[in-house]
Amino acid sequence: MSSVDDRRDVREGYRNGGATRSLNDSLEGEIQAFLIDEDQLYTYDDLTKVNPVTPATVLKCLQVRYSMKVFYTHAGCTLVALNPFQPIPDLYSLDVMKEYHYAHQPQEFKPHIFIVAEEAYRNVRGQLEPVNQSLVVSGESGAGKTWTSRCLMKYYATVASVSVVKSQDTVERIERRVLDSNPVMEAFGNACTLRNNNSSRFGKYIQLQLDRCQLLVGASVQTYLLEKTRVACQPANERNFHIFYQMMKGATDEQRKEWKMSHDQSFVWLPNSEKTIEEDCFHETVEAMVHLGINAERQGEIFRILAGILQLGNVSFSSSADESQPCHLDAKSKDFLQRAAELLCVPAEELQTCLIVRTLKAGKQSVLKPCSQAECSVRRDCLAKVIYAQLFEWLVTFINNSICADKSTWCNFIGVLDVYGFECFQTNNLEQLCINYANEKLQQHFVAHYLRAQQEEYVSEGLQWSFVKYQDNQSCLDLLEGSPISVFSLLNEESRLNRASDAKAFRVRLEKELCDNANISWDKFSKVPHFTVAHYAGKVGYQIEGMAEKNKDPVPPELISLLQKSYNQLLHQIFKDNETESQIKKGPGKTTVVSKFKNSLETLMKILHFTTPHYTRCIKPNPECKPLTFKKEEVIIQLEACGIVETIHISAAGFPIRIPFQSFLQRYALIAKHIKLGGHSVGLLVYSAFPSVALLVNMILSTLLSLGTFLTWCIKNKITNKICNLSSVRFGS
Ligand SMILES: Nc1ncnc2c1ncn2[C@@H]1O[C@H](COP(=O)(O)OP(=O)(O)OP(=O)(O)O)[C@@H](O)[C@H]1O
Repeated sequence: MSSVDDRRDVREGYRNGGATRSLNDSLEGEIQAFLIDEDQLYTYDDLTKVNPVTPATVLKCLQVRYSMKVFYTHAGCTLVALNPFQPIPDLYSLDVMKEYHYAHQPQEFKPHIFIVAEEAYRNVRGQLEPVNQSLVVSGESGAGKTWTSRCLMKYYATVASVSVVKSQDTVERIERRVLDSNPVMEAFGNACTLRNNNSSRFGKYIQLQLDRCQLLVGASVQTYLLEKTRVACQPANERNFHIFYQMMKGATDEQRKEWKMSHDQSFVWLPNSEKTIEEDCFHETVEAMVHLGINAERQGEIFRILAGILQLGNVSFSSSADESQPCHLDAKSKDFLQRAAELLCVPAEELQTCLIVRTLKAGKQSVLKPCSQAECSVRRDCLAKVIYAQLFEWLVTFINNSICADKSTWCNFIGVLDVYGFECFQTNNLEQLCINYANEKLQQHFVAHYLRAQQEEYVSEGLQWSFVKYQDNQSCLDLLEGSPISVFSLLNEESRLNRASDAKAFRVRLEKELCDNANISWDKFSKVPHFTVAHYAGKVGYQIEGMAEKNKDPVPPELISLLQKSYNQLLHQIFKDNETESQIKKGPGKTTVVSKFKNSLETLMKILHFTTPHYTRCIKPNPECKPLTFKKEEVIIQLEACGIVETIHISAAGFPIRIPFQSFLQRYALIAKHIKLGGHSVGLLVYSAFPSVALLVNMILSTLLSLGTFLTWCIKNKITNKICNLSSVRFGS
C-alpha cells in the first residue's frame, strides 16, 4: 500500500511543470503491452477487463472511450461517469430509459447510469436484504453529481410511475412534485463558483419512497451544511445564491417596485451580476414553487425577505471618534437600512440599534455596549446568514411536507446521496474541514463496505484469496473525530471557552496534543497559524484564524428577538420557536457547527449501513468545464483519490454477484431436498451427496437464474460440504 505522502508526491508530480513528461514516461512502459490495439480500447465496458490494471492503463482506456463519446464505464462495483460538458442527444431520453428498464439483462447493455438505477430498482423488487438501496454519487465540484442525481430521479419518476394505475392528477401530485423540488432547492442552495456554474452549496440525501408494488409514492430530502456565509461574503469572481440573480433578472416592474430593486440599483452582495448563466430562470423556480404548493402569498413573503437581505448588504458603518459612542451610518446607508427594515417588516430604529449596540447581561441587569465598526459588520452579516439559513431550512421542511408520503403507504426506499466533493482552496477554513471530513466518511464507508469487508469475508470463508492492498483512511478519521482527543474535540473545547480564541495558542495546543498522528503536520515557517491534514484525496492546509468563532456560530440574541417581532408572517414563524432560539437559551458554543455536522453525518452513515450501496464516481475531465476535453493529469488525480485501481483489482479478482445465504435458500429451497432453514445444515448437501442430482439442480438453477456463470463457479470451487458453511453464495466470473 502506498503511503499518503507517496500518493501526494505522485499527484503533485502530475500537477506541476515537468509533470506531463514524467506521466508520459511512466505511461510508456506500463501500457505498451496493453496498447497493442489502441482502437479496441474503447470497447472495454468494464475496467476489470483491462490488463494490466494500472493507473496508466485505466486512464488510457477512459481517455479513448471519452474521445469516442462513451461517457460511462464500469469499474467492478463502481460506475465511472465522465462529464461530457455538453448535452448528448438521446443519452437520457424516455426511450433509452425504457430500454434499460424492460431489458432482460440490463447489465449486458452499454454502461449507463440507468443500469445502476435499474439494478437498485430490481433489488427492491427482489426483496433481497438489505432491501433499501443507496446510490452514492461522488466526485469533485463540477464532476456531474447533481446532473447524475437528477437523471436518477427522472428515471424513477418515469419507470416507477403511478400513472398507469392512478389518475393523471396523482401523477401531477407525486412525480411532478418530486422533480420540482430540484429547481427550487437548486435556486436557493446552488451558486456559480469558479469550478462550476451551478455548484451545490449544500449536501443532500433524497429518499425516494416506494410502495409494495415498487411505485414511487413520495420522497423526502435531508440536507447537510448549507454554505450560508456565501449570502454575505462571496469569494472573488464567484456569485451569491442563484435565487437573488433570478429575482434581479426575472422580476416584473411591479415586483421590482415592491422589492425596492430598481434597474439601476447595484447590490454589494450581488457580485458578477452581469454574468448570465443558464440557471438564471426565475419563472422556472416560481413555477416549481407553485407545483410544490407554495402559494402566491407565501412566495411574496419569501421574496420580500430575500430583497431585505440584499438591502442589508448595502449598509455600511463608520466608526465614531469617541469609542464609547456607537458607529454612524451615512445617509445612503440609513436609506438602505430603512428599506431593509421595511422589507423584513421590523422597526428600522430597532434594527439599527441591534446592529450597532450589543446588550450584555450581568445577572438580571442589561448593559448596552457600542460595537466597533468591524463588529457592526459582523452583526449585519450574521443577521443575513441566520435569516437565509432558516429560510432554507423552512423551504426544505415545506418541500418534505409536500412530497413525503404517509408512512403507511410506503415500505422501501431508494436513497440518492449527492454531497459536495473534496475541496482544497488557497485558503481553507471550517467549511472545507467539514466538507472534507464528510468525504472521508464516505470514503471510509466505501473502504469498509467494499474493499475491506469483501476481502475479509473471502478469507474467513476459506476462499483462495491474495489480499489487495488499499488506502485505509481510518487514521485520518481518528485525527478528525476520534475520542478523546481529536481536531474536533479540541476545536469544540476552544469554542466553548468564554473568551475570543487565540489562533497561535490554539495551533500550539493542536501540535502538542496531536503530534503522534502522522496525518497532521505544520509548516514551522508559516506566519499564518494553520495545520495541514493528509486526506485520502490529498493534503489540505487549514487556516486556524476564525475557525473557533465559525464553529461557535454565535447569533446575538437581540437579532433573534428583533426577527420574532417581524410582521412578515413567514419570518415571524421561522424564528418563533426555532432551534436558534433554544441554542441561545442554552448559551453560545453548546451546539457547535462540527458537533451538529458530525451528528447528522452519523445518522446518514447509519442509513447507508443498512442499505445496499451502489457507487457512482463522477469525474471532471478538465478544470475549465470545456466540452469533450480530456486532461489526463486532472483525471488521474481523481481516479487515484477515489482508489479506483484498487477497486478494479478487487472486483476483477472477486465474486461480483452476492446473494445472502438465507435469501438464496428462501428463493430456491424448493428445488433442493432436506432443507433445514435457519441453520447451517442445509439441503445443498444434495450437491455432494448425489452428483447426478447436483448436476440436474445446477442446470435448473442456472436456467432459472439466467446466470450462466453459476455453473462455472460451482465447477471452479468443486462444491463440497464447505458450501454449507458459507454465509452467502456467490456467482463468480
Ligand atoms: N451527463 C452529463 N451530460 C451533459 N452535461 C453534463 C453531464 N453531467 C454534468 N454536466 C455538465 O456539467 C455541469 C456540472 O455538473 P454538476 O452541477 O452536476 O456538478 P457537481 O458535481 O454536482 O458539482 P458541485 O459539487 O459543484 O455541485 C452541469 O451543469 C452540466 O452542464
